[in-house]
Amino acid sequence: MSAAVTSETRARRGDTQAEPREHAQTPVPASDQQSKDVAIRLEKVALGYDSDTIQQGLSFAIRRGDVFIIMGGSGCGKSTVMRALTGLLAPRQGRVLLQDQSLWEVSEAARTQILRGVGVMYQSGALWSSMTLEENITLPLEQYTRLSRQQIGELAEYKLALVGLAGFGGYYPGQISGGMRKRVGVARAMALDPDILFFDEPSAGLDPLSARRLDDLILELRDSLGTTMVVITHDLDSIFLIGDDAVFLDAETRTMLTTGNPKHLRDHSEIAEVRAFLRRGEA
Ligand SMILES: Nc1ncnc2c1ncn2[C@@H]1O[C@H](COP(=O)(O)OP(=O)(O)OP(=O)(O)O)[C@@H](O)[C@H]1O
Repeated sequence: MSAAVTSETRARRGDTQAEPREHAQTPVPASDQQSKDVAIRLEKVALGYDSDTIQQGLSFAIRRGDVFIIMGGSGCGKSTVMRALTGLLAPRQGRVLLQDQSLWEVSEAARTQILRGVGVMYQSGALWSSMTLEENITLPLEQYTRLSRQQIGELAEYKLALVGLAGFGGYYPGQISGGMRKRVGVARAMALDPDILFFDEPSAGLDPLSARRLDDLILELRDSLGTTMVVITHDLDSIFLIGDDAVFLDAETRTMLTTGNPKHLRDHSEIAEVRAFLRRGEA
């Protein structure tokens, strides 16, 4: 290979100026911080725990209304990135902008306010087993809004209907299937009408049909509500079905290797690791 610095080599060494991209569509401009099209932007972000740097040189943007996939092999730092984007882990370097506001350069009160616009669905669904499905959804509404009990009840019913579970409000988590529990997790994450929804391995532990239904739900919600969806997943079927855009994180170099539409990366990436990942090992 020639000594010419390609976007890939820049990406490998964490040169964030390069904004490595293999988009099939118009990339989001790196410097346009006011862009109305951008929901989340990372600028030269480094993340770690104690003396360990897990990822560095992360610079990418997530378009408003996209389903954006965070992908890469086990232990590369996907959940760590999600923690930084959801207010749980401050970066060691760089900036995280949510809706043009720098999450980690504002007061805690301002950060809490910004994070009100964010919903998170955790792997397990993280429901309270001793509460009905309706109570699980009304909890954040009671905590964070001044709505009346009746309004809250109606909203909870509406959210359950949105995820295809109208009429199930009185059930307990133990009485429904794993797939349904995940849908309730989505309804709860959406309780406060977030602009951005995060999903940590949404299809983990689900049979293929339930996983497909959850994917369809993610797309339906994106299309009907315009919510920006950020999804961590290993599931290739899901990545190709729902992903508008993606970032590929590498555990070895501890940085992003590329960004772009997953199908486009599968078919056209110049990076062997990315092709191998997206083609189940066939580079
Ligand atoms: N709280 C923590 N303290 C110290 N190290 C941590 C912590 N959480 C994660 N790590 C380490 O950070 C690295 C990245 O972990 P992370 O969970 O972000 O990766 P991941 O890509 O989401 O993994 P997986 O695909 O296996 O879920 C791992 O080496 C992990 O051991």
